[in-house]
Amino acid sequence: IKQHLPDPNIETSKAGRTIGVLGSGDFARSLAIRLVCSGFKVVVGSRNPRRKAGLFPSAAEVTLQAEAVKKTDVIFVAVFREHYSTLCDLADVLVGKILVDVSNNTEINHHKESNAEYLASLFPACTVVKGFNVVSAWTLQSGARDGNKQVPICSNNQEAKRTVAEIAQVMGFTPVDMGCMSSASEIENIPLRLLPAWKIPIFLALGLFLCFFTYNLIRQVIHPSIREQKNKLYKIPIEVVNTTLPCVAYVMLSLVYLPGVLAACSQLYYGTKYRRFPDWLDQWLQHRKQIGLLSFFCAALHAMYSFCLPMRRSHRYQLIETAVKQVMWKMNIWVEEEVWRMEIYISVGIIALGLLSLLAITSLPSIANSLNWREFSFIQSTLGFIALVISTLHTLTYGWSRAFDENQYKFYLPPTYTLTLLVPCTVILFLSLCIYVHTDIYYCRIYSWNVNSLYFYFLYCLPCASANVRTN
Ligand SMILES: Cc1cc2nc3c(=O)[nH]c(=O)nc-3n(C[C@H](O)[C@H](O)[C@H](O)COP(=O)(O)OP(=O)(O)OC[C@H]3O[C@@H](n4cnc5c(N)ncnc54)[C@H](O)[C@@H]3O)c2cc1C
Ligand SMILES: NC(=O)C1=CN([C@@H]2O[C@H](COP(=O)(O)OP(=O)(O)OC[C@H]3O[C@@H](n4cnc5c(N)ncnc54)[C@H](OP(=O)(O)O)[C@@H]3O)[C@@H](O)[C@H]2O)C=CC1
Ligand code: HEM
Ligand SMILES: [Cu+2]
Ligand SMILES: [Fe+3]
Repeated sequence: IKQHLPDPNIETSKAGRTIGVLGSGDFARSLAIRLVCSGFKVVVGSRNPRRKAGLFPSAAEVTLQAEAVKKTDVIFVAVFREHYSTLCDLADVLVGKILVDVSNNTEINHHKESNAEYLASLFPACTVVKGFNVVSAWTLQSGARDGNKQVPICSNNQEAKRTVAEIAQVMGFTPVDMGCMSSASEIENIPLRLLPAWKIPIFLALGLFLCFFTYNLIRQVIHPSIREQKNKLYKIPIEVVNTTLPCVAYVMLSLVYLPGVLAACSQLYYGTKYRRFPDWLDQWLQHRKQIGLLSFFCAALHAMYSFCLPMRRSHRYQLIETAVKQVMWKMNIWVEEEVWRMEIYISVGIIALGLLSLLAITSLPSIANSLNWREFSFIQSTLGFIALVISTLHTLTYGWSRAFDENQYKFYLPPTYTLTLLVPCTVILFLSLCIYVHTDIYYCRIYSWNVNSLYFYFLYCLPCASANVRTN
């Protein structure tokens, strides 16, 4: 067990107080361990103290429920909602105490009232505080990590809420005040939501993957089997996937920068920044981080698949085949143009992936927090846009002149990369226009003040306009 050092800003007298825990299950045990490590005295109330005592650290006292409750003012109720009513015998000894409801449900809005409100209705002489349900027994034992340090807390009693918040802080968590008891059901729903911000981006990625996969399957596997009676099924696991993944990565990357363009257009069209964006655009703007990270994930997979292309047995056969051709028919297989094309597009691809890695790294909370506003937006906005441009160069040099080659059209279907270029090129074109018009931010500001016309301001200063959107 990692020794947790209490925050030096908090008086040690708070850390020295006695805390009660009702229940002896997983959560109660982890809670007791963490409280002991944080310098609290702990009394555990169990229906079977003698049998359960061995499971707790020796510093914690394990006794009967009523005995435990008498010794303390703050009691964590680590019991399931279904068993709250069995605690009613303790009502007399619980008068005036703070009860912390840590419970979770199995479904969103399973009961009419939240567990905490139910507990409060059973014990009207107690003050109930909702909290700690978002941390798992495991987190309690192993120490809070960056992402899950926050503990939302709510109660109708300010004093009780402050007491519990202080305990949370000493334990190494960051309490978040969620207001009064009516927020309890919201807090209880938090652990039940699985990756809320990721749902739409993940479906988007899967949808794009499916579309491109089908398209590539038709071009690379079904076409040769129908037209030339050749079995190319072996291409599915690597070649088809490695044509699909980069397309998903590339299109998703452009979808990160497209909503900014649409937002700017909407402001131009309505001639004002004091107008809400439509809901879908708002949602889209808020999901850019997840879309970007998924794009990076696909691009990284694409790079790994690409590194492994020469590793395959099928590739070795092709090498031998061309070698034999070279010997038998004295064919020269060195094509200068092809050589240069590949050297360039791989090099450019690596640079694009490098830039995307930088974006991905800066989206880690600890790194984002160490950057100031300007630095973060330079990396996310400017370098991200450059990554999009370089990815486009990678795709264009990979494609080279093959978009104009008749043999590349299988069943009249153009090569996949030509389709993917559509959205990114539109975004790049528009953003380049913005950058061209907006050469100097200070020039822009002064200019628009002099002209003093909203229309001019929006026409000549898109980035300023969107910067205003950001701050508003
Ligand atoms: C791997 C990866 C990780 C990401 N991580 C995060 C993250 O952690 N957090 C996050 O919020 N987003 C993240 N994103 C998403 C994305 O990088 C940001 O949302 C980014 O700020 C979007 O930039 P933007 O310029 O389109 O939007 P905004 O900065 O909102 O600007 C919108 C509009 O302003 C104008 N504009 C802005 N800057 C310029 C400029 N320099 N020159 C000219 N015009 C400009 C353009 O008209 C643009 O359309 C990530 C993306 C990727 C690929
Ligand atoms: N496990 C986790 O990771 C998390 C749990 N929680 C919440 O913590 C609470 C406890 O969870 P957990 O510790 O996992 O559950 P367990 O089943 O492991 O423990 C429940 C404990 O409740 C006590 N209890 C009191 N009265 C009764 C009764 N009438 N019938 C049965 N048991 C009773 C028992 O202790 P004894 O026999 O000593 O009286 C038992 O050990 C739940 O409300 C849960 O939602 C919240 C967040 C995370
Ligand atoms: C280390 C980095 C990278 C390497 C080594 C690499 C390598 C390759 C290779 C070898 C191909 C050809 C695949 C084939 O023969 O079927 C390719 C195609 C492609 N790459 Fe990359 N790449 C990298 C990064 C990226 C990034 C960051 C993107 C964009 C986000 C990207 C987008 C594409 C696209 C769109 C294609 C065309 C796919 C098609 O239509 O066939 N690549 N890349
Ligand atoms: Cu400007
Ligand atoms: Fe301006």
